[in-house]
Formats: sequence, structure tokens, C-alpha cells
Amino acid sequence: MLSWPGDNLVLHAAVEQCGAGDILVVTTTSPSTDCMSGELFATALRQRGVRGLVIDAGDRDTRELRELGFPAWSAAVSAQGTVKTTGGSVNVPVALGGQVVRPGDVILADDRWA
Ligand SMILES: O=C([O-])CC(=O)C(=O)O
Ligand SMILES: [Mg+2]
Repeated sequence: MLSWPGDNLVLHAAVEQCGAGDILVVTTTSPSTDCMSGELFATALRQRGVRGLVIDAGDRDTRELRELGFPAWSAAVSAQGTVKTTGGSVNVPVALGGQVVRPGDVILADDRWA
């Protein structure tokens, strides 16, 4: 999904679109480390059977995520929250880390930064 920086309104819509086995990939229209997601979103995603979250912005509640056992990769850990004002796009190709990720792509991720 693609979001306005510092705004996680569309993340709510994206969660509703997710299903079992999915990995949710979150990007913003310009660089931002503001926190888009945390324990609450992770809990909602996990309940839908989502396998992980990749977010090219901030994430938080890292201890709770670890306790939940929910895998999340983010560009930053930040306490700076977001507003819920501007829509975005769900189920569209996005670019992050020099890669284009399309809906339905297979994602392989680990914790080795490799
Ligand atoms: O509520 C938010 O915007 C992000 C967060 O901390 C959570 O999902 O727990
Ligand atoms: Mg939280």
C-alpha cells in the first residue's frame, strides 16, 4: 500500500484487504520515519492470518511485537505518531529499497539484513 507520509489512514483499509498468508508492504509517497504501525496493527494483522509487515517508515511497540511473535521490518523505530487524514492506495505496485513490489509477489525476509 502507498500512503501519505505521516498519515496512516489508508493502513486501516489495507488491513481489511489482507488475508491469511499475506505480507503487508507499506510505503509512503515521500521519505518518512513517522510511526505508521505498532502493536495494535500487528494484532489486527495477526488475527487475519497475515505473516508479516514490511514498512518503509516507522514502527513502534517493538517489545510487544516480539512478545506477539509478529515479524515486522521497518525503516525506523519511532514514537512520532501519525494523523489519519489523507487516503492512499491499496493493492498497487510500490517501490522500496530499490525494488518494485507488486501485489501477489513472494517476499522472502529474514533478520540478517542480507
Ligand atoms: O496506533 C498507531 O497508530 C500505531 C501503533 O502504535 C499501534 O498500532 O499500536
Ligand atoms: Mg501502539
